Amino acid sequence: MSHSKHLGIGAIVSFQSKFMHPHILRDEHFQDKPSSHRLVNAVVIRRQQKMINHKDTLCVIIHHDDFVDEDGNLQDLWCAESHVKVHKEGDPAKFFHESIGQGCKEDGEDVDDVENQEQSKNHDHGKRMSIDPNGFDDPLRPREGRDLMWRNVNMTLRTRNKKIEAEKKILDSVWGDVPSKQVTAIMGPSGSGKTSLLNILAGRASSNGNIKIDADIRLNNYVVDPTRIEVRNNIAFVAQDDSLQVTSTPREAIRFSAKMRLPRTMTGEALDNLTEIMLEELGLVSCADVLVGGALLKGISGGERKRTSVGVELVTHPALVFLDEPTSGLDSHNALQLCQLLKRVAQAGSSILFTIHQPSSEIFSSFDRLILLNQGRVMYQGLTADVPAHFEERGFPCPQHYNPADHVMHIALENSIVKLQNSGFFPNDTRKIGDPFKVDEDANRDPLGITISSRGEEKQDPPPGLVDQTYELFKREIKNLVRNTHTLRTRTVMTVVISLTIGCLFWQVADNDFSEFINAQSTFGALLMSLTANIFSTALPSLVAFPEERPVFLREYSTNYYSVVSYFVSRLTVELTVNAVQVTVSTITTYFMVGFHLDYWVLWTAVYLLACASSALGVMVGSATESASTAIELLPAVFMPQILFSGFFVPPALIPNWLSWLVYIMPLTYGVRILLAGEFGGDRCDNVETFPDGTNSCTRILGNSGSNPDDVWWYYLVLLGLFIVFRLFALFVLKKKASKFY
Ligand SMILES: Nc1ncnc2c1ncn2[C@@H]1O[C@H](COP(=O)(O)OP(=O)(O)OP(=O)(O)O)[C@@H](O)[C@H]1O
Repeated sequence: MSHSKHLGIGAIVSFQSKFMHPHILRDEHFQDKPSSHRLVNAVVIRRQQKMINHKDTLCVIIHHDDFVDEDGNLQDLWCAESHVKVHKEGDPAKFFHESIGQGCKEDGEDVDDVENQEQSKNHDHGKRMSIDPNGFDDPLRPREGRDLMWRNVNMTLRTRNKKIEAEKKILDSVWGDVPSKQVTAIMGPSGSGKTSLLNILAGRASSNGNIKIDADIRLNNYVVDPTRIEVRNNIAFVAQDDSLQVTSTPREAIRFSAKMRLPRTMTGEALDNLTEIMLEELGLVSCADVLVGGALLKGISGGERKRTSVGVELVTHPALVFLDEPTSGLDSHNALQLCQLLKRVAQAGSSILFTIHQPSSEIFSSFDRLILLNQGRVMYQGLTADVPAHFEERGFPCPQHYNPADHVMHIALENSIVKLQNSGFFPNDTRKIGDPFKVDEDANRDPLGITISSRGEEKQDPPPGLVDQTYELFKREIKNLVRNTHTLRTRTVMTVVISLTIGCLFWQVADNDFSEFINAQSTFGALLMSLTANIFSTALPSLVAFPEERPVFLREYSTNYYSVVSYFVSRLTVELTVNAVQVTVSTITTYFMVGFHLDYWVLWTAVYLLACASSALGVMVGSATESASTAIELLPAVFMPQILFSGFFVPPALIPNWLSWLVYIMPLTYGVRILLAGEFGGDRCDNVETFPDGTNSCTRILGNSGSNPDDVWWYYLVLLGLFIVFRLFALFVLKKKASKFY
C-alpha cells in the first residue's frame, strides 16, 4: 500500500453483527471484487472497543486511502457479504459523521456537525491488523514483564567554594518500585531530582568526579547494574532532548528502529505495518513524511519530534520503558493520547516509568502509581488513586474540582520539609524485601546478562547482522547526504570556487620553462595549493559531522541498533564516494587551468589519498571532541603543521632535529612528494638549463622538499597507512566513548 497517499480519511463499512468475524474482514470476502478493494483486508479493526455497536448493526471504522480519489472523495466501497451495507461516493467525513451519530445507515442524511467527525477521527487510531505470524508488527504485543525495584538510591554532589568542601544530597535514600503492567509517574518540584533518579535507574549516570552515586536496583529481585551496556540495551529510554537523525522522517525513523532491532525474519511488509500502526497510535500520520529537522533544517514541530522519539522506542516491545518528560511540548490532547498509549503498552506487560510536570487531572488519573519527590527525598510513593486520601489524612485535603496533580505540587512547594515531615509525609521504606536472588552462572543467561526469570523467555530470531546493519546505515547515510542540501550545496560551490581561484591564480604556470626557477617554484605553489584546498574541504565536513551526529549515534549504539563497525564502514563508504567526486571536480579544474605536466591520474590518486587521510584525521579529532565548535577550534592546530612541514616554506633539512620527526607523520608531506616527483621528476626536466652548481630547478625543488622519484610507491603506501591508522584510532575512540554515557 502506498504511504504517500495517506490522507487519514475514515471510511465506514457497516455490516450485520452476525458476521462471522466481526473485526476481521478476510480476503475471501472480496474474491469477486477488484484486487485494489481487497486491500481493506489489511486495515481491519484490531480492538473490540473501537467498534460502535448500534442496535443490531456493528460499525467498523477503517482507515483506508485506496477508497479515496484524488479529491478526497470516497469511492464506491464494496464489502464482504451481500448483507453488508455499502456507502458509496460523497464526502468521507460526512459518512463518518452519519455512522457515528446516526448508526450505520446507508447514504443520505445531512450533516451539520463536522467537529464531531474530526474528534472521532482523532481517536480513531490503530486499525491495522497484525500480519506478522509472531505478532512483532503489533506495538502492543504481549510481553513478559519485569518488576523494577530500588532502595537506598543516593546521589551526592561534592562542591568546593573558597576552599570549603561541602556535600549536597541530590537524592537521599530514595526508594520505590515499578511493577510490570503499571504506569508509574515521578513528579516533584523543579530540581527535586526526578531526572537524576530516572538516569540512575536507566544506567545513564554513574559516580564520577564530584558526583557519588550508590543504589540497590533489582529486576525481578536480581541485583542489576544498569550502567552495564547489556542492561541498558534492554531499557527503552526516551530522553528529554530528542536525538533523532535530522534528515529522516518520522516514518523512516520508526521503521529504521524496528528494522534494526526486531528479528531479522520480519518481512518488509510487517515492518511497514508496524510503522503505520505506531504512526497512527502517536497521531503522526499527517507529518509522517516531513523531515525531523534541526537547527539548520526546517522540520516537524517539537511535540511531533517528541512523539517520534517515543515511537522509535516503543516499536521494539520493550519490557522497561523510561521516559523523561514525554509530554513536554505537547498540547493537552496529544499529551493525553500519549499517556493513554503508554497505559496500553503497560497493559501489554511493560513497566513504564516517566517524569512529568503538571499533568492535567485526566492524565494524572491515568497513572497507576505516583512517586513524589521533594528535595531529593520521597514525599509520597504509592497508588495514584490513594493520593487524595493520603493528603487529606495529613491535613492537606484537595479542594473540590481541583486538579490533584496541582494540589500535590502546591503542597510540596508551599510547605517546608520539616512541616511536611511532621505531618507524616516522607515515609520510610518499610517494604519487606528479601535477599536478592543469586545469579546461577550455569543457567542460560538472558539478554540482561543475568538470569531474570526461571520461566525462560520466548526464543526469538536475532536482529539483522553486520552486513544488513551496514547496508541499512549506508542507505540512511546516502539519504542524509542528499537531503542535507545546504551542506551539499556549500561543499560543491566551495570546491568549484576554490579550484577556479587556484586555476586563475596559477594560470598555465606549469607550462612555462622551468629553466627559470620562479616558474618551477610557482608550479610547486600550485601543487601545494591544490593539495591543501582538498585537505580542508574534505576534512572540515568530517570534523564537524561527528560531534553533530554524536547524540544520535550514542543513543542508537547504546540501544543496540548496530555495531560501531557497521556505523564506521557505512560512513566510510559514503565519505570515500563523496571525496572521489569532490577530488575529481577539483583536480580536473586545476589540472587543465594550471597546465600541469604530470600524469592526471597521479594527481588524482595523490589528492584523493591525501583527502581520505585528512578526512580520517578529521573524523579522529571529531570523535574525540564533544561539540562541533570545539572541533572547529582544533582545526588550525591539526592542519597548520601540515602546511608548515610540507617542505614549501622550510626545507625538511633545515627543520630542527627535535621537530623533524613530525615531517614523517604529516599526510601532506607524502602528497607533496608524490606530486613533485611526478611534475619535476620526468623527462621534461632533462632539457631544463642547469645552474652553476650543477643543479637545475627540478632537482633543487625535489632535493629541498625531500622528494625522491624512486620512492614514490613508498609515499603512496605511507599515505594509505596513515589513513588506516587514523581511521582505526577514531574507531577505538568512538567505541570507548560509546560504551559510556550520554
Ligand atoms: N551532574 C550534576 N552535576 C551537578 N549538579 C547536578 C548534576 N545532576 C543533577 N544536579 C543537580 O541536582 C538537582 C536535581 O536535578 P534534576 O535534573 O534531577 O532535577 P529535576 O527534578 O529533574 O528538575 P527539572 O524538573 O527542572 O528537570 C539540581 O539542582 C541539579 O542542578
